[in-house]
Amino acid sequence: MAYPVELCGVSTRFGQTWVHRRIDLAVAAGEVVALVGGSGTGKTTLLRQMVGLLQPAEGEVRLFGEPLFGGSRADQLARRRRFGMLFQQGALFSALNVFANVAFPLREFGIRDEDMLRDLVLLKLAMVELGPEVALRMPAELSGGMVKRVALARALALEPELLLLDEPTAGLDPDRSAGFVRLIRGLHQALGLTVILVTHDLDTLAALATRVAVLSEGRILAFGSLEEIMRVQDPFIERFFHSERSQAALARGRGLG
Ligand SMILES: Nc1ncnc2c1ncn2[C@@H]1O[C@H](COP(=O)(O)OP(=O)(O)OP(=O)(O)O)[C@@H](O)[C@H]1O
Repeated sequence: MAYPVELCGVSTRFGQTWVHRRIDLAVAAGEVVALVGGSGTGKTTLLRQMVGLLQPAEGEVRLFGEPLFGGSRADQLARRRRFGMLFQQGALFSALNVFANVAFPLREFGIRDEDMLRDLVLLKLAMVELGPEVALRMPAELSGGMVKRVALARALALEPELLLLDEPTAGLDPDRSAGFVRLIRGLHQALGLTVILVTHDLDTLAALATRVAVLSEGRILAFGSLEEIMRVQDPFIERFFHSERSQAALARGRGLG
């Protein structure tokens, strides 16, 4: 079966700086892959490339076995429906209420029937455990946790097979963060999603990730289960996974998992 996401020799350059050097990575269907790495190693950039917001300088991104930019416009549109992305801070349209935010991709893909739109939007909100009373609120009136949930509902609007999450629990307090992790895990299981997430949060990583990819110095330093990654000798891995705080977070995260 084709990989939902495959990076083949992806290199990225901003000006004179190479952020990635010939990265290869294949994510199998149903996995939850956590991308970790020091600040500025290009994790967000890699997610943006996976959804076509940015083109690599070299190499190719393949989604579901096809080049991301390959095929006709209709092929590209069909591919676009198969993934959803949750951006850092949610990136809701601030001038649109919750309903219109979640309805946006549905309208974009041609659903015009208002009754159907209403049913679909309320269903998506229910999937992220938000009631219909939230639908008419503006993004500025929502808590941080609610913004993330609405953004997740919008990312799920087109029933994607692949979900990309950029720092899904950043900025949430521990309770809300644990609740959001449980929600993502439930959706992953119920919908059979493939998930790629960028996170600095070890509780989140330990609770969700089936495999971890470590980015360092422009390359994938290691890709494997958490146990495998933790056996790799490397200064970043040492700091990130083996400090006392990290060990406590990993234990908590496994408890959630
Ligand atoms: N559009 C852009 N133009 C120029 N430089 C960019 C652009 N986007 C990202 N960069 C640079 O590329 C590098 C990687 O950025 P990116 O945001 O992907 O890193 P990250 O690993 O997600 O970082 P963090 O963990 O701090 O969020 C950084 O040095 C950043 O300044």
